[in-house]
Amino acid sequence: EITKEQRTLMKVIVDAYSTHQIPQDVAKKLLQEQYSADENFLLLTEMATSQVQVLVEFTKNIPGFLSLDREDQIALLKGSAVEAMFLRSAQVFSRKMPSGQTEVLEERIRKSGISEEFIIPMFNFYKSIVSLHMVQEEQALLTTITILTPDRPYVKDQQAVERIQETMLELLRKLCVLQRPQEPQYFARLLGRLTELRTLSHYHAEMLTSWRTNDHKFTPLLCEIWDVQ
Ligand SMILES: CC(C)c1onc(-c2c(Cl)cccc2Cl)c1COc1ccc(-c2ccc3nc(C(=O)O)ccc3c2)cc1
Repeated sequence: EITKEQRTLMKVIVDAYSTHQIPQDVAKKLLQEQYSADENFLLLTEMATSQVQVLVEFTKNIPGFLSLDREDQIALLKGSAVEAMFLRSAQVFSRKMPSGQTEVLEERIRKSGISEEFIIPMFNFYKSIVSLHMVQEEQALLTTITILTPDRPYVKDQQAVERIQETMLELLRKLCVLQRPQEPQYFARLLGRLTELRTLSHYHAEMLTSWRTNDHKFTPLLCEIWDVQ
């Protein structure tokens, strides 16, 4: 059912996904520092900055990505960063970290100046991702499909992006059928999460505005990827 080249493609993507992770010394900071709204915001800013760097490295390993127009590569990264980080941070909640990083991350997100109206959908999303019990191949492919969304703002050659995304969608569809023969709707449920991610991405733009209104500073990398300041 899965062809040889699909198996190779799968291996490249999963290897890149598991190789490019937030460095443990950065992740461990979640456990060490104090708990104030400002401290939490600073830590989350550090996590996000590190995650963006990891995301850029991962994306460069997606077969076909580097052959896209350079400006389109940037447009895809900027357009998908928040969604990819929701998926990545959701894994922390799925993994139930032995060191209690899960509870700590949740606590810091809840107390970092994000208003309740965004916290509710955000943690509903996290719960919905955890309940899927995705395997690493599915997580890696879903992140890849999110990054390769053709209709991001400023993407010029959408066809070129669509072609690569279609390859990844076909591979994920086959994987879901093989992985969960008793759950024919599973592939559709995974894609449904991408729709939820778009909504969260819109909420996120408002989160940024409210943080900035309260004079919160971001790092140069986040300012660049989110077009703030
Ligand atoms: C700039 C900050 C305040 C911000 O703005 N919006 C979000 C934001 C929020 Cl608050 C939610 C979702 C998406 C975004 Cl961008 C954030 C914080 O973003 C995060 C990004 C990644 C992680 C993250 C990812 C992977 C991790 N892996 C481990 C590990 O041990 O493997 C440990 C910690 C991790 C933390 C945490 C927060």
